Amino acid sequence: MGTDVKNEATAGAGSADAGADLVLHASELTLRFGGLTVLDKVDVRMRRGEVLAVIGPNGAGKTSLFNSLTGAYTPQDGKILFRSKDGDEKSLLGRKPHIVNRVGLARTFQNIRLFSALTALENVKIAAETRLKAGPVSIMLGLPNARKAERQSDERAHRLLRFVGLESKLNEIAGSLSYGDQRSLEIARALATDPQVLLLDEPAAGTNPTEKLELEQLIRRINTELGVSVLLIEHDMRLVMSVADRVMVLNFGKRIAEGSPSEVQQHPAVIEAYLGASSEDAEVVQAVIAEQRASEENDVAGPAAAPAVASGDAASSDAAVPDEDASEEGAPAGAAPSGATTDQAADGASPDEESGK
Ligand SMILES: Nc1ncnc2c1ncn2[C@@H]1O[C@H](COP(=O)(O)OP(=O)(O)OP(=O)(O)O)[C@@H](O)[C@H]1O
Repeated sequence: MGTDVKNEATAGAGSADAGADLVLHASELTLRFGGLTVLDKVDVRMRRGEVLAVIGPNGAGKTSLFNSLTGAYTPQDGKILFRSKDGDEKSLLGRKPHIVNRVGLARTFQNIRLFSALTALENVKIAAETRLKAGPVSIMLGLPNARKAERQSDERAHRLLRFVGLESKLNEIAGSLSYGDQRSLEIARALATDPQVLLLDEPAAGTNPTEKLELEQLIRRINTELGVSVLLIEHDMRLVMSVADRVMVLNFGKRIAEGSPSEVQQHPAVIEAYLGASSEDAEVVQAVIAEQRASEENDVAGPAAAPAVASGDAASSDAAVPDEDASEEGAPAGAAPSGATTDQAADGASPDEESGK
């Protein structure tokens, strides 16, 4: 397919128009490791209040994009602008992760990074305390403002644990929680830093079907009830298609498509990227497309619908959706940081310096 995918890809109704209220605007981000160009002039235009998903085959550059937006990586070229609710604009390029977090971005990681020996409550309180007004001296001396701040962070942590459905487990040791609960805890911890944008890196990885449904609802509630914009990397296409307002697609470090979920999943360049990758992702895309077309045909023609309109493309596949639980995610408890700092807690977790995953 030799089409000009970039023009075609960004022309859809789902692309962020120039007049939109952008909370995050990255332009022409270029990241290289030696001779390898991991991000190639990537633009991200995220509207305030939206759920924007980033999808793409393995190695497409999704996590590198997150790492670049949150300060773990410094791209060689490009701009990253964050606009706060009051219209204040800040450049994030080259800022340290804890500064980016203070500005208003929090993230979770593909490999869960909790303080696994601490309780769920302590994990969230540590992050909430990074937002305290009281300085270290007042805390050490137990001055009234420090006690007030401590009470506030405790209340905030309780509130957030209730919000993510972990109120009955707040005194449990993080490392002993189920995988899904650890993911929820990581989200609560990121939210404790009061972000305007929450970046979730494969939050559904390793979760079971029930946990996936709960996650779907949680992402919606974070977006609608807390008013937090969500940038989501996810391989689970059902989750993406169900929660995302818009989807951008990366392949080999380039943005190849952007639009509403329905625009993107029928985009030739997207189908080609996934099919070309010959990974389990291709099967997921095929299955989702086939399922959607079948349901559209049923809507139009009822149960006795005519044969599929699709010719011999991906839509005709009856490929089963693979079990994503067998992903590359490691054992959750083992991923806990040993020397994690408060700054790392402020980022929402403690990153692996090498991969940021
Ligand atoms: N610190 C690094 N040093 C060298 N190469 C890197 C580094 N981080 C990422 N890369 C390379 O950048 C490319 C994109 O990787 P990245 O992890 O961003 O992809 P991804 O889309 O998140 O993949 P996945 O879906 O498998 O998580 C890969 O070729 C990877 O090996």
